[in-house]
Amino acid sequence: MDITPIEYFNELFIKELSLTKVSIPTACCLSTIGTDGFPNARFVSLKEIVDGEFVITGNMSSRKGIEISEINKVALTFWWTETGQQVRIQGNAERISEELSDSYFAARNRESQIVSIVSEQGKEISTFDELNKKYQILEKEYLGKSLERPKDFGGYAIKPQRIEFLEFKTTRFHERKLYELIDGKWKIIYLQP
Ligand SMILES: Cc1cc2nc3c(=O)[nH]c(=O)nc-3n(C[C@H](O)[C@H](O)[C@H](O)COP(=O)(O)O)c2cc1C
Repeated sequence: MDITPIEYFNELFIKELSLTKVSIPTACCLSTIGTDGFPNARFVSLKEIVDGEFVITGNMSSRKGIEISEINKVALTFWWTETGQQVRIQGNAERISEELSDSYFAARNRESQIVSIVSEQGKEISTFDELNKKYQILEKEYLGKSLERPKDFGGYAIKPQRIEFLEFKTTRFHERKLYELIDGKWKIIYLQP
């Protein structure tokens, strides 16, 4: 039986993770369609793949959240240096459940939890010190107590529609395999470099 692109992704990702020394090997570029029509891209961290969907988490009220609530077509792009693979995913993003958001928040370290609470991601501040003070106050107030997930913290599950793998070759004869979901089945075609 043919391997699915999700299985292929997992195979390559596991290999990359076993070889790489980069500090955040789960980093990938999330592109959204801006409300002004400009594409908008930023790095996020891939949390896991659940039932063939790519899960990312973060603040849902910042720019990416606003953009996805308007148009939920997104792209995720990876570059893995050790295996020499570029992976491009296009798909539709849907909010994950409140329960799942709770568990991803609970899995964050305490410092990251506090930052998620005190920071209104993307809003203007006059000095960074202002935020540090808010952090310290909350840290003291909640010493020894568990922290509740702020309502803005959540995640998206990205259901892939197309996944392209490019195996980088120094000769520039890159090998490109494009999988596309058509009528519920993955079709594969090969592309010139
Ligand atoms: C390596 C790396 C990983 C990141 N991971 C995340 C993440 O998992 N979730 C997130 O919301 N932001 C993450 N960020 C911050 C985002 O790039 C971005 O600044 C933030 O999400 C605000 O984007 P927005 O204003 O478009 O919503 C990460 C940044 C870097 C450099």
